[in-house]
Amino acid sequence: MVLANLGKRINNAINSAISNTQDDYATSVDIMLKGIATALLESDVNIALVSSLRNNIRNKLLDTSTKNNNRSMTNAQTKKLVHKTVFDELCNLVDAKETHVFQPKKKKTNVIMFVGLQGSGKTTTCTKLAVYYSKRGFKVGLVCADTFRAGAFDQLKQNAIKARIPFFGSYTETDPVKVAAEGISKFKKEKFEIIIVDTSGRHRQEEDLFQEMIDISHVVKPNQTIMVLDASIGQAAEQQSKAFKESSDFGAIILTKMDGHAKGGGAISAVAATKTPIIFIGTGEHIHDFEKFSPQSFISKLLGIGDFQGLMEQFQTVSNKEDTQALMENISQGKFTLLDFKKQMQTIMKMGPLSNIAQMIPGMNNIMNQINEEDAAKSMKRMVYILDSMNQKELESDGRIFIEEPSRMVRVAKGSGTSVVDVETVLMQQQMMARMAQNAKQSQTAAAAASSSGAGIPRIPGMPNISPQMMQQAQQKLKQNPGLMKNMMNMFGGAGGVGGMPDMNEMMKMMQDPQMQQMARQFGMGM
Ligand SMILES: Nc1nc2c(ncn2[C@@H]2O[C@H](COP(=O)(O)OP(=O)(O)OP(=O)(O)O)[C@@H](O)[C@H]2O)c(=O)[nH]1
Repeated sequence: MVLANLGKRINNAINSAISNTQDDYATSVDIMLKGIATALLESDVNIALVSSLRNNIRNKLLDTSTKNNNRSMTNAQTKKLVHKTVFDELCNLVDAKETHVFQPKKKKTNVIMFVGLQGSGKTTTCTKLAVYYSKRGFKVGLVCADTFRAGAFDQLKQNAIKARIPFFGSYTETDPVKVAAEGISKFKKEKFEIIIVDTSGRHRQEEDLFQEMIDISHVVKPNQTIMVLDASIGQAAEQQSKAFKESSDFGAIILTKMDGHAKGGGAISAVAATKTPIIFIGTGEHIHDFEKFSPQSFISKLLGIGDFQGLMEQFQTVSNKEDTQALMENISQGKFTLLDFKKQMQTIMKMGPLSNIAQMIPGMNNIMNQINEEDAAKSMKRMVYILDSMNQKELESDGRIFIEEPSRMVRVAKGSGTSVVDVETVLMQQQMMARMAQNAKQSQTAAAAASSSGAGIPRIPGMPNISPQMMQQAQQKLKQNPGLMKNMMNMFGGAGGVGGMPDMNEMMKMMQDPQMQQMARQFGMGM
């Protein structure tokens, strides 16, 4: 992602300063700060911001060290302090500290207007935001007030149809103010709760377009104006944002194209310059490549610490409520069908590239670097092709139907353009999950019989009861043995699998691994 390299360089600077035992503390801090500052400047972060961040970190670290003069800190304490101080200051850099961020209200009309430069990703992002709110139960409509760019309405229409969001626009009306007014009035009458208005992209120099934006704003009276900012525009971001702020006074920013490899520091500086919070980031062209922004999550991912909150948000956005309920229902009965397996695969694939998911899981980023993302994605797609070639009866079965009639495997292999071995592999994986579901049910029944107290993580119907101690032990095991996690990732197509399929040897080894077995037992899923 944008800034991924920055995260690596900051981490290197921190780690080498901590392990440096030759210089005194203040010198080590200065060397580290030089490394961090160079990395930030080379990523286009504004020089004044870098200088203030550098001073803040230095003052905090040296102050604490002076206070602790009598009791010298252990290496572990120093490490923790340096990490925390750098983390907090980086969060401050992307945190506009705006306490009031607009939240749409149910059963009311909430109008959101988008502004931004040409090609920044406004139209795409309007649809992403519409899907985000629609998934959360709002009645959302899209209005295309971009009559400037030929094809803008068609683009919004296509996106909206794909995402099943009602839309409004005109092929004949050339006045965007009129189109915006009509769209708002239509959706208001139909009791839409969120109306998102897309406007045409402009450059700072285009006075007419700026005036048009102000005119639209007077008519639609937005509850929130969002500026869409392309994360890769570099230093120009700051000046552009200031110009927009003067005319449209936007209250929030969405950063797009965070999946690219360009420097993103300019966009971060724009946040500081306009004192406006970033509310979401766009991480790809697909509708679901959209993440809620929080300074802590963003910096956690940047530094490879992981972001479980983001992972759950993402899962909630892409997963289908009914499918999840049906899956839970099946698991509670100790079942896991091929259809459940297919839906799980589809949900994971909708969550975006595996590297995006990996960024949210502590320690996974390093593991992903060792795995070929393309192979893993191909392997997952192949599994879905195999599942797509099964008929409804087969999908709703527990998989034994294929063992009773092996000719079915041949048919599925032909239909999906794969081999019988590939089909067998998918079936074995589903069987493994089905066994876990059965064991989960048994352990749940046993746990319910044994105790009804148990202060643990709240029970999800159908899932085993996991106590905080179990969770801690499992996390400890994963930390002590990162190979376990790598093995799990290899199941999704690491090197050596049959025709790019998951490596069965690897999977069998993993199932025989005593630590893995113990961990699975702790989760009530004995292998
Ligand atoms: N990689 C990537 N591409 C994106 C993202 N958001 C938008 N795009 C792409 O950026 C291009 C421009 O996006 P649009 O939504 O048309 O931009 P716009 O701001 O509406 O453009 P104008 O109407 O000309 O102002 C399209 O090819 C989008 O697919 C993102 O988060 N990541």
